[in-house]
Amino acid sequence: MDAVLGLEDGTYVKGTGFGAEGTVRGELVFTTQYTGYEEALTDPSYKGQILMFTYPLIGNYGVSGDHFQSDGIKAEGFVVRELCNYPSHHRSSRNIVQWAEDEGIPGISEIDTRMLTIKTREHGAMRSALIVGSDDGEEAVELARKLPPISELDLLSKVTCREPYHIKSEKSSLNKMNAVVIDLGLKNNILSSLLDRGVDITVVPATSPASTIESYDPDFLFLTNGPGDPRHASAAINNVKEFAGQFPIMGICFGNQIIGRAMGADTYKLKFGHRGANQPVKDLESGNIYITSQNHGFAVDGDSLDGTEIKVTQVNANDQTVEGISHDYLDIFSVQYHPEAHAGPMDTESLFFDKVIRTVGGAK
Ligand SMILES: NC(=O)CC[C@H](N)C(=O)O
Repeated sequence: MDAVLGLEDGTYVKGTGFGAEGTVRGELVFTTQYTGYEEALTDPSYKGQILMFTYPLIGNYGVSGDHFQSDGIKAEGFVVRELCNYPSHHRSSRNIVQWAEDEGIPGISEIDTRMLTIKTREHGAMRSALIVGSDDGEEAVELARKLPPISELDLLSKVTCREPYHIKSEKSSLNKMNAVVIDLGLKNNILSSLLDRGVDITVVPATSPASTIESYDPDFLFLTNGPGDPRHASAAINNVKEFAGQFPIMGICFGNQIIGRAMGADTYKLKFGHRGANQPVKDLESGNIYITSQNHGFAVDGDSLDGTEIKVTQVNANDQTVEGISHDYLDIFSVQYHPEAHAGPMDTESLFFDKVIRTVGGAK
């Protein structure tokens, strides 16, 4: 099948289409992870983005569904150098092409992902359009240029839950806790990491007012990952302001950015972001470096923290951007990377989630 990917700078690349026929648009971003395509494609943080894998062969272990981070593919479309049509894994039930077809998601393969990645690094992440079923490059470029920048899109309403729901932990715990998790497009593994530690969870929609959260009488509040610009998450930002000092508040990725903004910091857009499974993070207190899984295009502005009551706890060892913050005296802390991993190294899973449990246990 014909397919073409067009970028806002006028570049277009023709390739082989797969998955659904049709047109999708989004910010073209690249991830360097070489496994974890199931987890990445189902991560709701990729809503509004077309995901390109730099690793040249994708799909070699098939699709099992065991590690989905939501109910299906959330990236608008995806871009790979080479697809594996004959996967080999005992848990695989279909190949990645069937998966894209089943979910109605367009993809393009047999294109020069290395060139596109270099372009993205030089220019910054660009708006793009992927057309499967046509090779009209000029049209793809035109469509890419008409797409508003990701910062202007309301993506949250597309990924958050509609109604609150409860999940009881099956783990017995001496110190039973219950959390309200604000669903900004949550990855399932954030829930599993809390459930595994005996936390009962109430998940609430992104726009929930403070009164809803209060009605569940939580021991702590947790803010998840999510798509787009954190400036759009005004209800969540207000909730952090409202409950700061009342009970502990923690967050991951989008949650980190929201906590930062609620505490008076600024956030800004990175040139092309951090997406991959081997991003080095330095803990400023211990000096330790952790290898982390990441997927973000925005960050907390470290220079905007003067005069606030939060400090930087961790930085990215590649570019020194903020990877973790904590409040000077309240039980509020968060990280920009993904300790719940999936996919990715497990270095920080216990460090982060055990700290959450210790902190809440101490605060109770
Ligand atoms: N994974 C996330 O939570 C991403 C947060 C935000 N949308 C960003 O791109 O920075």
